Amino acid sequence: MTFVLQGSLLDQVEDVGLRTLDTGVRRTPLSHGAWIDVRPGWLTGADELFTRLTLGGAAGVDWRSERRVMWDKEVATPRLLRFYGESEPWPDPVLAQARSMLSAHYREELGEPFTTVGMCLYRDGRDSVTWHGDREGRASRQDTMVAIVSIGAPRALVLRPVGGGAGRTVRHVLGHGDLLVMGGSCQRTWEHAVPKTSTPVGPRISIQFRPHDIR
Ligand SMILES: O=C(O)CCC(=O)C(=O)O
Ligand SMILES: [Fe+2]
Repeated sequence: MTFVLQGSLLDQVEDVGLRTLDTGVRRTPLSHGAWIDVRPGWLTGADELFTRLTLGGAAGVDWRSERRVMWDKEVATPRLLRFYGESEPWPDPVLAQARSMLSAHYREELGEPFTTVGMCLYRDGRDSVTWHGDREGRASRQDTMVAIVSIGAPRALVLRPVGGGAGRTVRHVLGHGDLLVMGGSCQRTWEHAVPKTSTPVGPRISIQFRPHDIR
């Protein structure tokens, strides 16, 4: 699979790396003890990382299509996925650096390290994920954190309180190495989604870090 990415001029001269988390992180409290932190442009060289993760073959990621049953028919989930556990080799060294920096930054508040990395590839505006909370494992009953780094084409990540709540939807357009962390009760009391868009958009990769037994 090969994707051509329209990179920004600025990013073309940047190496893949991470900026500090000591500055630039802005927290927005939601309701019910949920919050989000946003750190724009945390990852540098986002276009280069995007290319590495979509190269295919041994150097890239073996992206997988999942299927689910919808209205009695089995259909492909509209995005490609790859989840890496704690003991598997990860496809790029910057991912382990990101995990370490996030674990250090949130150590006191989270009380445990981030351990896994999950990735989703949205090939174009038709790919999406519907409203959900990451509630598998302990996340159904405990506060936790899910940290998302977004690369490739900017896409909106939207959040709303469980059960809707007109006028309370929070929308963040993420792209180019932006970091968004969902914390507190966010996975239980709020839902999030990446809606489809009819605007022509290029591919996007979402990289999610989670603690052990959270998914
Ligand atoms: O695309 C994103 O950034 C969100 C993905 C997501 O919510 C999930 O895979 O659980
Ligand atoms: Fe999610």
